[in-house]
Amino acid sequence: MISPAKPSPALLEVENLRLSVPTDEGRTQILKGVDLTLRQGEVLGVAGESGCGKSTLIKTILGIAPRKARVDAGSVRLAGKDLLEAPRGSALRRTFGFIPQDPWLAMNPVFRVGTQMMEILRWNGLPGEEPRPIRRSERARYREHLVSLLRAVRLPDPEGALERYPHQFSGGQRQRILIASALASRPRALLADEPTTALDVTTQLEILKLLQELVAAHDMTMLFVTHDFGVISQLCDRVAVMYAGRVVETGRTRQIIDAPSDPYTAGLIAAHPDRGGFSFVESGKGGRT
Ligand SMILES: Nc1ncnc2c1ncn2[C@@H]1O[C@H](COP(=O)(O)OP(=O)(O)OP(=O)(O)O)[C@@H](O)[C@H]1O
Repeated sequence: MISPAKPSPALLEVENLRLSVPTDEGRTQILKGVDLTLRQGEVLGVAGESGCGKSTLIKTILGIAPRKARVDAGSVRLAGKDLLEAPRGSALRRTFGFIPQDPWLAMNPVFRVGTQMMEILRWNGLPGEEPRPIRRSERARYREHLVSLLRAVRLPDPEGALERYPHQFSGGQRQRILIASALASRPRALLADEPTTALDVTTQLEILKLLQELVAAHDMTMLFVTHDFGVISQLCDRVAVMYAGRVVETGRTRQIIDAPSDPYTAGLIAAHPDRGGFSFVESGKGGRT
């Protein structure tokens, strides 16, 4: 483990990212010069209220921004390589696993879970392997891998789960399946877009605990979008606070919560019901700034 005194290398660097979409009146700026660094092995929280551009930022990194969106300036680099120019499906894009916000919307209701997860492997490959069509003779090996993933996220009866349809699972179980899917090709980093927001409070805590365990077990790099400082305090080494299309403040989670320098950040923290009682992640990785 790299010591907090020595910053780990940057994996993802977003610099002065500006993005706009066409409207009846001209163009609306959604991202207005975002600067952000995700370091190897850290969990970076991206916090901000609804509409500040968090999802748009994640979609731009993943290469799935709305079709009419235009990057007007800035860069997104992955280990020094230009990510904005990388084609969909390229090795550079496959660096990331994505955990979406809504486990009800993110799965196709007409296909079995196993079929959907197999499709992810077809496009992204088994860990350490290039993606390619899956031959009949190889299906057992792929299936074994999927079962091990579902076991890792503690889904009951993982073999049987592959044969079932999404509606046969609860919201929390679906989110476990989506987390397993995001990990399927062992990506270098995870991008999570409010993965607990659509769940009830008890299930939110279970999923958060699972993510904490996965992060600790695999020394995972993750960018975690949320508006909830309680979640950030439990999961994230550092936090970047977004407001109206910009990052207004970045720092170690504890530092930011104890002494925010931006009035908007202070307001967000003060509005949280746990203010004064946050429980912090003590991974020793924070502060790699
Ligand atoms: N395709 C689009 N066309 C026009 N406006 C858009 C489009 N996509 C997003 N926006 C606007 O851009 C702003 C940022 O949206 P975005 O979804 O990134 O916010 P967010 O911070 O993720 O919000 P939430 O937490 O509610 O998901 C919002 O005002 C939204 O209405």
